[in-house]
Amino acid sequence: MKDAIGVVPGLAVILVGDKKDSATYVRNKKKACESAGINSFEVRLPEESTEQEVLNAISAFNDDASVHGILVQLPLPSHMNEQNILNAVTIEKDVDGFHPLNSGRLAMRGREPLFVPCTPKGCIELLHRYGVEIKGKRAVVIGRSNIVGMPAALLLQREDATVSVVHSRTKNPEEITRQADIIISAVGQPNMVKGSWIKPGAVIIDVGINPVEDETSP
Ligand SMILES: NC(=O)C1=CN([C@@H]2O[C@H](COP(=O)(O)OP(=O)(O)OC[C@H]3O[C@@H](n4cnc5c(N)ncnc54)[C@H](OP(=O)(O)O)[C@@H]3O)[C@@H](O)[C@H]2O)C=CC1
Ligand SMILES: Nc1nc(=O)c2c([nH]1)NC[C@@H]1CN(c3ccc(C(=O)N[C@@H](CCC(=O)O)C(=O)O)cc3)C=[N+]21
Repeated sequence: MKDAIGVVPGLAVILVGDKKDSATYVRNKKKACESAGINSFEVRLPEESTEQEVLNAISAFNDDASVHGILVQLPLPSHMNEQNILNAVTIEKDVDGFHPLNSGRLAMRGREPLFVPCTPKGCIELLHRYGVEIKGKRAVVIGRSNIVGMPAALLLQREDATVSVVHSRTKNPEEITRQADIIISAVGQPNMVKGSWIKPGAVIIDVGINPVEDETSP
C-alpha cells in the first residue's frame, strides 16, 4: 500500500461484547488488512460497557491521523443506542457507510456517498463481473435493513434497475419475486425463497448467513 499510495492506511475496529460470529468477522478483517498492507487497530470493550465508553473510543479514532477508517461491529449490546454511536463516526472515516449522511447521499440523485456498505457493493460487483446487465431490469431485494437490504435496493436503482423491496409485511412476496430478473435476498431466516418464486433465467444472490441443522452430517 505504502508504495502504491504513499501512506499506510489504518483501519480501526471497535468490538463490544464477545459474540462469537462478530469476533470471527473482526478476526477476518484483521487478516485481510495484513494481506493488503493496511495497519489494523482494535478496541475490545466488555458487553457491560457504557455507550459513553464506545463514544470515547470512536472520538479517539476520529482524532487519530493514522486511522483512516473506523468500523463499529454490529450488533451492539441492546442497552446501547446504535444511532448515537453510528452518528459519532466522522463521515470521512465511515468505511461501513452507515452514517446517515452517507446513507442519505446514497439515496439522493446527483449526490455521492463517501463510502458504500460493503456487502451490497459486493453484490453489484458480482453482477458486473459476471456480465449481468442491470440497466432496465426488474430487481427484487428481500429485506430492508440499513446494512444490506436498503443500500442494495438503492445501489440497484442507481444502476437503473426497477427495484421492488420485499419485507416482513409484504403481502405477496412470491408474486413480486417471480417478476424479478435479479434477486438479492438478505433475510435472517433460512429457506425463505422457494424455487417456485424464481423466474427461469433470473440471477439470484443470497446474502443470508443462516445456520441450519444437517441431519446427514456426522
Ligand atoms: N454476507 C454478508 O456479508 C452479510 C450477511 N448478512 C446476513 O444477511 C442476513 C440479513 O442480515 P440483516 O439485513 O442485517 O438482517 P435484519 O434482521 O436486520 O433484516 C432482515 C430483513 O429481512 C426481512 N424479513 C424478515 N422475515 C421476513 C419474511 N418472512 N419475509 C420477508 N422479509 C422478511 C425483515 O423485514 P422487516 O424490515 O419488515 O423486519 C428485514 O428487513 C442475515 O442472515 C445476516 O447474517 C448480513 C450482513 C453481511
Ligand atoms: N459494522 C459492521 N460492518 C459489517 O460489515 C458487518 C457488521 N457490522 N456486522 C455483521 C455483518 C455480517 N458481515 C459479514 C461479513 C463477511 C462475511 C464473510 O466473509 N463470510 C464468509 C465466511 C466467514 C466465516 O464464517 O468464517 C463467507 O460467507 O464465505 C460474512 C458476514 C459483516 N457485517
